[in-house]
Amino acid sequence: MSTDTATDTGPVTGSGTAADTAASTSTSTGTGTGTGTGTGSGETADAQDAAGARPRIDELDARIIALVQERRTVSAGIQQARIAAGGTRVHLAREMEILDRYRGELGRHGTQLAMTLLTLCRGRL
Ligand SMILES: O=C(O)C(=O)C[C@]1(C(=O)O)C=C[C@@H](O)C=C1
Repeated sequence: MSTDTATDTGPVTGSGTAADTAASTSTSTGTGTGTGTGTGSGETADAQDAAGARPRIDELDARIIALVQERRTVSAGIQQARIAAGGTRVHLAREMEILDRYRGELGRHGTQLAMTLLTLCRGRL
């Protein structure tokens, strides 16, 4: 079982270079998402692409999307079976378990991710 010890310091901390900072067009509003998170497309991003990081990200995103689609299919089957048995489409206690797991592993943004996944899988409440 996951714990609630996950921190929520954001994905990137202190890895920006001087050049990155200078080129940055960051729109940060001080929400604690870290430094060096400029949204520009400067040399640092190009260097990462050349090193193969972007293809790896694209590959991971494709897998995440495929997993979300698979999750939606499995979830639909569970919901249909529950409805056919006279139950409801939504099972709130189960959703609380899922929200807790994502929050425990990923912090408060994990909760947001889980809520989005649930919306994708069972529709809006
Ligand atoms: O686990 C279930 O019982 C499901 O129906 C799946 C699922 C989900 O997508 O995670 C979908 C709807 C329910 O409200 C809870 C969870």
